[in-house]
Amino acid sequence: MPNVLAIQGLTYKRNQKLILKNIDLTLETGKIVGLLGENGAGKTTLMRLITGSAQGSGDIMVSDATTATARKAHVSFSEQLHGFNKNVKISRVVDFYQTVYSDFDLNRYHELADFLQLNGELKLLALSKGMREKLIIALTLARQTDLYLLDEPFGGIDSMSRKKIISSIIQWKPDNATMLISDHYVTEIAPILDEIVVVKDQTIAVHQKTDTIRSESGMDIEDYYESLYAGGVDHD
Ligand SMILES: Nc1ncnc2c1ncn2[C@@H]1O[C@H](COP(=O)(O)OP(=O)(O)OP(=O)(O)O)[C@@H](O)[C@H]1O
Repeated sequence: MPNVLAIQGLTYKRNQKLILKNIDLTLETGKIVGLLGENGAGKTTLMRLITGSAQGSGDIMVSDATTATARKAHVSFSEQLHGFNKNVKISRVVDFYQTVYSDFDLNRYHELADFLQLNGELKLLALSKGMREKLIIALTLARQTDLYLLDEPFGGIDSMSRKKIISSIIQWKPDNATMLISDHYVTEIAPILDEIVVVKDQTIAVHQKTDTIRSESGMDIEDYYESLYAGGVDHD
């Protein structure tokens, strides 16, 4: 299997504080990969480094693109829409995406929007947290690209919709694309994951196939994940 992502020797500091160190990570094409780690572990930072929104030292290659500018064409990242005026309608945001991203597929967006029950006439300020997250998912997946980065996409979405979305992710992902999803609801997302990557102690502590974890440890993914932290916290 060819690689869609290859990271070598990536280190990132912010205000002299070491956030990530010596990250080596390769992801094959066609996989769904869970990015796990505690609050503040560096998951969002790692995604921002991959897209080129943050600059570290080391090498990052997405498909055959190495520079930050070239990588952007191959990565669809779940942007938080902070740059948009709150008075704009969803339909205007969609127009913007269509203008900026040549790989944005409008039909696909409308299919996703129907599935997620998004009304294009609503203004951003009228969206609940969950509706806003659904919009971000639709915009991110409507691009036809090699690598999708979904950063905690389901946090505010009600559990019924969340289950529906998670089970549909496989059908929305182009066959040759890879999707990296960070999420704290490990049990819910585990059934669709081919692999997990755990960020711990500023680096990648685990990168393993979920089937291998289940067969070798005899644990489900959430128990295995929690076992990585067992004994690491002092309880009074
Ligand atoms: N704007 C910022 N200014 C300074 N430090 C920051 C900023 N954003 C993040 N950090 C620091 O970078 C580190 C990694 O944060 P990051 O947001 O990548 O973690 P995360 O794993 O995505 O966490 P969460 O699960 O809470 O979203 C943390 O130590 C955090 O304090």
